[in-house]
Parts: sequence; structure tokens; C-alpha cells
Amino acid sequence: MEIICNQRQRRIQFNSPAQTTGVAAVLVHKQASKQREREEQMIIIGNQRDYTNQIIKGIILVMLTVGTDTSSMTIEWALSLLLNHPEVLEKARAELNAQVGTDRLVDKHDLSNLPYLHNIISETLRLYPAAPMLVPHESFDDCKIGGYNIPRGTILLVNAWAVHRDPNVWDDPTSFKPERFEGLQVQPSKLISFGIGRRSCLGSGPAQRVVSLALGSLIQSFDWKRIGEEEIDLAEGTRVSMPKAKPLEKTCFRN
Ligand code: HEM
Repeated sequence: MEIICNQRQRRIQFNSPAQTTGVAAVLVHKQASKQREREEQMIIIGNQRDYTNQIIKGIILVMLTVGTDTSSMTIEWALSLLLNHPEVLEKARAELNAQVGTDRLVDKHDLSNLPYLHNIISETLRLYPAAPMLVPHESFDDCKIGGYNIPRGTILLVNAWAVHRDPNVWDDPTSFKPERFEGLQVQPSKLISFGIGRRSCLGSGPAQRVVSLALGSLIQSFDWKRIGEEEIDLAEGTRVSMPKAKPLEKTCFRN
């Protein structure tokens, strides 16, 4: 991260062609123009906060860390669920074959035609939210939640995992049923894998697209009939080892 920031700064210093795509480039570029204006090492956004080198690096590191584990974990859970629900996998494959065909991998233009794939991802995020307790929030005023008086300044955790498995909210909550989302506009307060409100996940749109593309390509590429063997083929001759599908409930939270 240090290297990226320094390199961007050097480019600006030596008047290299401005590259203003990518978060690092945009932030460092803004910093440099303000720097020239104010001859200081900081930029002020909204007169509220100084964005120093350290803060820029922090922002980028947070984006990288919160964006990678969450997405890869969701893809892993989705694969695991598909391995244990071959009928769902077959339906997803049929949708991909019909909408994308078999001579190329899914791309971003296909995503709007793949509702069942989206339902699989929603159902995966419902059963295995990557952030089961979201992130801690602090009440900025006295308030009442579920009949409890919460004083201002209390750290609050939201148990998304429990909301997603609440039988008062979902039918047959512990079963993996992507069909439950068919033709359904889910209330935002029911499916809160990306949080809710002003501090909800900034990357929810891109994250859903990335997960859809990765999962769709995997479904297309795997030689699914051979699951259970020690190794299976991915597209273009890559081989990966593949453990036999195990019952999921042994590895996750319990109600
Ligand atoms: C499946 C993938 C992801 C899941 C499940 C997820 C989930 C979440 C959750 C639960 C929160 C906290 C919301 C709250 O407490 O109300 C959050 C915040 C955040 N997420 Fe994600 N996230 C994902 C991917 C990403 C990606 C790809 C990025 C960006 C590259 C990203 C950027 C952020 C940021 C910046 C915040 C903080 C927002 C704020 O505090 O205002 N996330 N995410």
C-alpha cells in the first residue's frame, strides 16, 4: 500500500499523465491538488476531516479486506450448499445453459437474465451471512429497541444470523430453498446481510455481481458429475482437489 501511494505521488510530482481511475489514484490525486493549493500534506473534505497519507492507506486497506473475505466466503458457502443440493445445482446449470450457452463463460451482461443464480446467492447470504453480527454500531441518542431502553453511546450488535433464521420471519428457515425468493420483493429489514440504512455495505452492488460471476463460471466450468473424486477438472485443463461434500451443519453456528 505504501508503495502504491508513493508511486502515485511520484507520478503527480513528475507530471506523468494523470491517472484518476482507482481509489488510490483518485484519493492521492485529490490530495496532491489540494496540497499544491494549500502547500500542506493534507486535504480537507467537507471541512470536517483531514485525509492524510495514513488515512488514505487505511481506507484502501479496509476496502481490500472487507471486500475480499466476505465475497470469497459467500462463494465458498454457495458452492458447499450446491454440492449438498444437486437439484438446485441442476436448475442453476439449466438456467446458465439456456441464457449463456455452453461455448463461453457468463459475463456481466448476462446477469440480469439469471434470476435463479441471484436467488441462490440471496439464500446463501441468508443462511451464511459473511458478517453474522454486522459491525458494531453506537447509538447517538437515547432510544428504545424491542422494549429495552438503550442509553446514548451504547455499542449495539445486530444479530443478522438470528434474524435470517427466525421462524417468525421465514418459512422453514433452516432449509436451503432459493425458490423462496422467486417473484418476491424481500423487505429490506428481513435480509440484512449487507446491513441496512446509511451505514450499510458500500460494496453490496459490486459484491453481488462479483459473487454471481464467480459462482456462475464455476457452475459452468466444473465437471460436476465427477464430484466426490479426489480431483476434478476446471476449464482449460486446470485441476483442483475436491473433498467429498460434508453435512454443513457440523461447521457452522447453531440457533
Ligand atoms: C458478499 C460480500 C459482502 C458482504 C456480505 C458485506 C457485508 C457488509 C456488512 C454487513 C457491513 C456492515 C453494515 C452495517 O453494520 O450496517 C459492510 C460494510 C461495508 N462494506 Fe461490505 N460486504 C461485502 C462486500 C463488500 C465489498 C466488495 C466492498 C468494497 C469493495 C465492501 C465495502 C464495505 C464498506 C466500505 C463498509 C462500511 C460502510 C460504512 O461504515 O458506512 N463490502 N459490509
